[in-house]
Amino acid sequence: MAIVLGDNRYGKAENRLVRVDRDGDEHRITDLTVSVSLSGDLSDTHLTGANDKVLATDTQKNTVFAFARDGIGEIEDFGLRLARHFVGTQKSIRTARVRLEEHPWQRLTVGGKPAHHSFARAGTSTRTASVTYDGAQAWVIGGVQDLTVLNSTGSEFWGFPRDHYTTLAETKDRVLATTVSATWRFSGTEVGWAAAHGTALAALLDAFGGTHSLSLQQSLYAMGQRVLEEVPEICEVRLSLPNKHHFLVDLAPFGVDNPGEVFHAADRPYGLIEGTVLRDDAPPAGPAWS
Ligand SMILES: O=c1[nH]c(=O)c2[nH]c(=O)[nH]c2[nH]1
Repeated sequence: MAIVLGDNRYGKAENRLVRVDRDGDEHRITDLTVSVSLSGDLSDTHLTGANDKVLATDTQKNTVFAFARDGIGEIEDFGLRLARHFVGTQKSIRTARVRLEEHPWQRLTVGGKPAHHSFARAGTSTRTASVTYDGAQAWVIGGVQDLTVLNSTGSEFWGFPRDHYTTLAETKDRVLATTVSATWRFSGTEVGWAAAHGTALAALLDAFGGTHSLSLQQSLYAMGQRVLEEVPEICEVRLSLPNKHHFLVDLAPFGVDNPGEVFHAADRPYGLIEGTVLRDDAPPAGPAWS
Protein backbone atom coordinates (compact mmCIF):
# COMPACT_ATOMS: atom_id res chain seq x y z
CA MET A 1 0.00 0.00 0.00
CA ALA A 2 1.30 3.43 -0.92
CA ILE A 3 -0.13 6.78 -0.05
CA VAL A 4 -0.34 9.15 -2.99
CA LEU A 5 -1.43 12.72 -3.63
CA GLY A 6 -4.81 12.96 -5.30
CA ASP A 7 -6.61 15.80 -7.03
CA ASN A 8 -5.65 19.21 -5.75
CA ARG A 9 -6.15 22.88 -6.54
CA TYR A 10 -5.50 26.16 -4.81
CA GLY A 11 -6.21 29.83 -5.21
CA LYS A 12 -7.44 33.04 -3.65
CA ALA A 13 -11.13 32.73 -2.91
CA GLU A 14 -13.72 35.49 -2.70
CA ASN A 15 -11.71 38.55 -3.66
CA ARG A 16 -14.11 41.43 -3.13
CA LEU A 17 -13.54 43.83 -6.01
CA VAL A 18 -15.38 47.09 -6.63
CA ARG A 19 -14.61 49.22 -9.65
CA VAL A 20 -15.96 52.74 -10.21
CA ASP A 21 -16.15 53.67 -13.88
CA ARG A 22 -15.94 57.46 -14.06
CA ASP A 23 -17.54 58.75 -17.21
CA GLY A 24 -17.30 62.43 -16.39
CA ASP A 25 -19.58 63.08 -13.47
CA GLU A 26 -21.64 59.97 -14.09
CA HIS A 27 -20.23 56.96 -12.29
CA ARG A 28 -20.97 53.24 -12.70
CA ILE A 29 -20.31 50.55 -10.11
CA THR A 30 -19.14 47.01 -10.77
CA ASP A 31 -19.12 44.94 -7.58
CA LEU A 32 -17.71 41.45 -7.82
CA THR A 33 -16.65 38.49 -5.75
CA VAL A 34 -13.89 36.73 -7.70
CA SER A 35 -12.43 33.35 -6.78
CA VAL A 36 -9.36 31.91 -8.49
CA SER A 37 -8.49 28.23 -8.39
CA LEU A 38 -5.39 26.82 -10.10
CA SER A 39 -4.18 23.28 -10.66
CA GLY A 40 -1.28 21.65 -12.46
CA ASP A 41 2.21 20.42 -11.66
CA LEU A 42 1.98 21.05 -7.95
CA SER A 43 3.08 17.75 -6.42
CA ASP A 44 6.34 19.17 -5.07
CA THR A 45 4.75 21.72 -2.81
CA HIS A 46 2.62 19.00 -1.21
CA LEU A 47 5.30 16.31 -1.07
CA THR A 48 8.53 18.22 -0.37
CA GLY A 49 7.49 21.75 0.47
CA ALA A 50 9.26 23.23 -2.57
CA ASN A 51 7.33 26.32 -3.57
CA ASP A 52 9.07 27.22 -6.84
CA LYS A 53 5.96 26.29 -8.86
CA VAL A 54 3.43 27.92 -6.56
CA LEU A 55 2.09 31.23 -7.80
CA ALA A 56 1.18 32.71 -4.42
CA THR A 57 -2.50 33.20 -3.78
CA ASP A 58 -1.54 36.72 -2.76
CA THR A 59 -0.19 37.28 -6.28
CA GLN A 60 -3.42 35.89 -7.71
CA LYS A 61 -5.38 38.40 -5.64
CA ASN A 62 -3.16 41.25 -6.83
CA THR A 63 -3.63 40.14 -10.44
CA VAL A 64 -7.42 40.30 -10.10
CA PHE A 65 -7.23 43.90 -8.87
CA ALA A 66 -4.54 44.93 -11.38
CA PHE A 67 -6.56 43.53 -14.31
CA ALA A 68 -9.56 45.55 -13.13
CA ARG A 69 -7.55 48.73 -13.73
CA ASP A 70 -8.04 48.16 -17.48
CA GLY A 71 -11.80 47.81 -17.04
CA ILE A 72 -13.87 44.78 -16.18
CA GLY A 73 -16.52 44.54 -18.88
CA GLU A 74 -18.76 41.48 -18.79
CA ILE A 75 -17.83 39.07 -16.01
CA GLU A 76 -17.44 36.19 -18.46
CA ASP A 77 -14.81 38.18 -20.40
CA PHE A 78 -13.03 39.24 -17.22
CA GLY A 79 -12.89 35.60 -16.13
CA LEU A 80 -11.53 34.54 -19.53
CA ARG A 81 -8.78 37.19 -19.38
CA LEU A 82 -7.69 36.09 -15.93
CA ALA A 83 -7.85 32.35 -16.59
CA ARG A 84 -5.82 32.69 -19.81
CA HIS A 85 -3.29 34.84 -17.99
CA PHE A 86 -2.63 32.35 -15.19
CA VAL A 87 -2.21 29.38 -17.52
CA GLY A 88 -0.35 31.39 -20.15
CA THR A 89 2.26 32.85 -17.79
CA GLN A 90 2.89 30.00 -15.32
CA LYS A 91 4.50 26.83 -16.67
CA SER A 92 3.33 24.80 -13.69
CA ILE A 93 -0.30 25.82 -14.02
CA ARG A 94 -2.31 23.62 -16.42
CA THR A 95 -5.85 24.64 -15.57
CA ALA A 96 -7.33 27.83 -14.16
CA ARG A 97 -10.85 28.27 -12.89
CA VAL A 98 -12.19 31.74 -12.20
CA ARG A 99 -15.56 32.05 -10.53
CA LEU A 100 -17.34 35.38 -10.42
CA GLU A 101 -20.44 36.76 -8.73
CA GLU A 102 -21.76 40.18 -9.70
CA HIS A 103 -23.62 42.07 -6.99
CA PRO A 104 -26.06 44.53 -8.53
CA TRP A 105 -26.33 48.21 -7.59
CA GLN A 106 -29.13 50.51 -8.64
CA ARG A 107 -28.70 54.23 -9.30
CA LEU A 108 -30.58 56.37 -6.76
CA THR A 109 -32.99 59.07 -7.73
CA VAL A 110 -31.93 62.26 -5.97
CA GLY A 111 -33.92 65.47 -6.23
CA GLY A 112 -36.17 63.77 -8.80
CA LYS A 113 -33.22 62.95 -11.13
CA PRO A 114 -30.98 59.92 -11.63
CA ALA A 115 -28.03 60.43 -9.28
CA HIS A 116 -24.54 60.63 -10.76
CA HIS A 117 -22.74 58.88 -7.96
CA SER A 118 -25.26 57.47 -5.46
CA PHE A 119 -26.45 53.88 -5.48
CA ALA A 120 -28.41 51.32 -3.47
CA ARG A 121 -27.65 47.61 -3.48
CA ALA A 122 -30.33 46.03 -5.63
CA GLY A 123 -31.25 42.61 -4.55
CA THR A 124 -33.37 40.43 -6.80
CA SER A 125 -30.58 38.16 -8.02
CA THR A 126 -26.85 37.70 -8.53
CA ARG A 127 -25.29 37.02 -11.92
CA THR A 128 -22.60 34.36 -11.83
CA ALA A 129 -19.94 32.99 -14.14
CA SER A 130 -17.38 30.23 -13.98
CA VAL A 131 -14.57 30.15 -16.52
CA THR A 132 -12.19 27.22 -16.96
CA TYR A 133 -9.15 27.30 -19.22
CA ASP A 134 -6.75 24.39 -19.78
CA GLY A 135 -4.25 26.01 -22.13
CA ALA A 136 -6.10 24.87 -25.24
CA GLN A 137 -9.80 25.39 -24.64
CA ALA A 138 -11.98 27.59 -22.48
CA TRP A 139 -15.38 26.69 -21.06
CA VAL A 140 -17.80 29.30 -19.81
CA ILE A 141 -20.71 28.72 -17.47
CA GLY A 142 -23.08 31.59 -16.78
CA GLY A 143 -25.86 31.71 -14.29
CA VAL A 144 -27.97 33.35 -11.69
CA GLN A 145 -28.41 32.71 -7.97
CA ASP A 146 -30.52 34.05 -5.10
CA LEU A 147 -33.47 34.59 -7.42
CA THR A 148 -36.53 34.11 -5.21
CA VAL A 149 -39.83 33.73 -7.07
CA LEU A 150 -43.36 32.81 -6.06
CA ASN A 151 -46.62 31.87 -7.78
CA SER A 152 -49.57 32.47 -5.45
CA THR A 153 -51.72 30.08 -7.48
CA GLY A 154 -51.40 27.97 -10.63
CA SER A 155 -49.61 25.16 -8.80
CA GLU A 156 -50.88 21.68 -7.96
CA PHE A 157 -49.33 18.56 -6.46
CA TRP A 158 -51.30 15.32 -6.50
CA GLY A 159 -51.20 11.77 -7.81
CA PHE A 160 -48.10 10.83 -5.82
CA PRO A 161 -47.87 7.36 -4.20
CA ARG A 162 -49.34 6.99 -0.73
CA ASP A 163 -47.65 4.53 1.60
CA HIS A 164 -47.62 3.86 5.33
CA TYR A 165 -45.77 7.13 6.00
CA THR A 166 -47.65 9.49 3.69
CA THR A 167 -49.57 12.30 5.36
CA LEU A 168 -49.31 15.03 2.67
CA ALA A 169 -52.72 16.01 1.31
CA GLU A 170 -53.14 16.29 -2.42
CA THR A 171 -53.66 19.85 -3.61
CA LYS A 172 -55.02 21.50 -6.73
CA ASP A 173 -54.03 24.96 -5.60
CA ARG A 174 -50.95 25.86 -3.61
CA VAL A 175 -48.31 28.53 -3.32
CA LEU A 176 -45.16 27.59 -5.25
CA ALA A 177 -42.01 29.42 -4.24
CA THR A 178 -38.33 28.79 -4.79
CA THR A 179 -34.95 30.46 -4.81
CA VAL A 180 -33.49 29.69 -8.20
CA SER A 181 -29.86 28.71 -8.60
CA ALA A 182 -29.31 28.22 -12.30
CA THR A 183 -26.12 27.65 -14.24
CA TRP A 184 -25.85 27.35 -18.00
CA ARG A 185 -23.02 26.12 -20.18
CA PHE A 186 -22.16 27.95 -23.37
CA SER A 187 -21.07 25.92 -26.41
CA GLY A 188 -18.35 28.46 -27.25
CA THR A 189 -16.76 31.69 -26.09
CA GLU A 190 -17.82 34.08 -28.87
CA VAL A 191 -21.00 35.20 -27.18
CA GLY A 192 -22.73 38.50 -26.45
CA TRP A 193 -22.62 37.77 -22.73
CA ALA A 194 -24.88 40.56 -21.47
CA ALA A 195 -27.63 39.85 -23.99
CA ALA A 196 -27.40 36.10 -23.39
CA HIS A 197 -27.66 36.63 -19.64
CA GLY A 198 -30.63 38.97 -19.97
CA THR A 199 -32.46 36.61 -22.30
CA ALA A 200 -31.75 33.55 -20.15
CA LEU A 201 -32.94 35.30 -16.99
CA ALA A 202 -36.12 36.53 -18.68
CA ALA A 203 -36.73 33.02 -20.03
CA LEU A 204 -36.42 31.49 -16.55
CA LEU A 205 -38.86 33.98 -15.07
CA ASP A 206 -41.32 33.71 -17.95
CA ALA A 207 -41.32 29.92 -17.77
CA PHE A 208 -41.71 29.87 -13.97
CA GLY A 209 -44.59 32.34 -14.02
CA GLY A 210 -46.17 30.98 -17.19
CA THR A 211 -46.18 27.29 -16.34
CA HIS A 212 -49.29 25.88 -14.69
CA SER A 213 -47.26 23.59 -12.47
CA LEU A 214 -48.13 20.03 -11.48
CA SER A 215 -44.79 19.74 -9.65
CA LEU A 216 -41.68 21.80 -9.15
CA GLN A 217 -39.92 19.15 -11.24
CA GLN A 218 -42.19 20.03 -14.17
CA SER A 219 -41.47 23.74 -13.64
CA LEU A 220 -37.73 22.98 -13.56
CA TYR A 221 -37.85 21.28 -16.93
CA ALA A 222 -39.96 24.07 -18.43
CA MET A 223 -37.47 26.66 -17.17
CA GLY A 224 -34.44 24.85 -18.56
CA GLN A 225 -36.17 24.13 -21.84
CA ARG A 226 -37.14 27.79 -22.28
CA VAL A 227 -33.57 28.98 -21.71
CA LEU A 228 -32.34 26.55 -24.39
CA GLU A 229 -35.06 27.67 -26.80
CA GLU A 230 -34.27 31.35 -26.30
CA VAL A 231 -30.47 31.32 -26.20
CA PRO A 232 -28.89 29.24 -28.99
CA GLU A 233 -25.37 29.65 -27.56
CA ILE A 234 -26.39 27.76 -24.38
CA CYS A 235 -26.26 23.97 -24.61
CA GLU A 236 -26.92 22.85 -21.03
CA VAL A 237 -28.82 24.27 -18.05
CA ARG A 238 -28.53 23.02 -14.48
CA LEU A 239 -31.13 24.09 -11.95
CA SER A 240 -31.32 23.76 -8.19
CA LEU A 241 -34.74 24.66 -6.82
CA PRO A 242 -35.49 24.49 -3.10
CA ASN A 243 -39.23 24.09 -2.60
CA LYS A 244 -39.98 26.91 -0.17
CA HIS A 245 -43.05 25.39 1.39
CA HIS A 246 -45.98 27.64 2.26
CA PHE A 247 -48.38 25.82 4.57
CA LEU A 248 -51.95 26.99 4.89
CA VAL A 249 -52.50 27.80 8.57
CA ASP A 250 -55.42 26.09 10.26
CA LEU A 251 -57.39 28.95 11.79
CA ALA A 252 -60.41 26.75 12.67
CA PRO A 253 -59.40 26.55 16.37
CA PHE A 254 -60.04 30.30 16.47
CA GLY A 255 -63.36 29.99 14.67
CA VAL A 256 -61.91 31.63 11.57
CA ASP A 257 -61.85 30.24 8.03
CA ASN A 258 -58.76 30.41 5.80
CA PRO A 259 -59.63 30.36 2.11
CA GLY A 260 -56.02 30.27 0.88
CA GLU A 261 -54.97 33.55 2.45
CA VAL A 262 -52.79 32.94 5.51
CA PHE A 263 -49.66 30.77 5.17
CA HIS A 264 -46.75 29.72 7.30
CA ALA A 265 -43.61 30.17 5.21
CA ALA A 266 -41.43 27.37 6.58
CA ASP A 267 -37.70 27.68 5.95
CA ARG A 268 -36.71 24.05 6.67
CA PRO A 269 -36.79 21.29 5.92
CA TYR A 270 -37.37 21.96 2.25
CA GLY A 271 -37.73 19.78 -0.81
CA LEU A 272 -34.72 20.21 -3.06
CA ILE A 273 -35.45 19.70 -6.72
CA GLU A 274 -32.41 19.58 -8.99
CA GLY A 275 -31.94 18.70 -12.62
CA THR A 276 -30.17 19.26 -15.90
CA VAL A 277 -31.80 20.13 -19.22
CA LEU A 278 -29.58 19.94 -22.27
CA ARG A 279 -29.42 19.67 -26.01
CA ASP A 280 -28.84 16.09 -27.18
CA ASP A 281 -26.00 17.37 -29.39
CA ALA A 282 -24.30 19.42 -26.65
CA PRO A 283 -20.51 19.32 -27.03
CA PRO A 284 -18.53 17.55 -24.29
CA ALA A 285 -18.46 19.49 -21.03
CA GLY A 286 -14.79 18.69 -20.34
CA PRO A 287 -13.80 20.15 -16.96
CA ALA A 288 -16.45 22.91 -17.14
CA TRP A 289 -18.50 21.67 -14.17
CA SER A 290 -15.90 19.80 -12.14
O1 LIG B 1 -43.43 19.94 -6.53
C1 LIG B 1 -43.24 19.08 -5.65
N1 LIG B 1 -42.45 18.02 -5.91
C2 LIG B 1 -42.21 17.04 -5.00
O2 LIG B 1 -41.46 16.06 -5.29
C3 LIG B 1 -42.82 17.17 -3.74
N2 LIG B 1 -42.79 16.40 -2.61
C4 LIG B 1 -43.55 17.04 -1.69
O3 LIG B 1 -43.75 16.64 -0.51
N3 LIG B 1 -44.09 18.19 -2.22
C5 LIG B 1 -43.65 18.29 -3.49
N4 LIG B 1 -43.84 19.22 -4.44
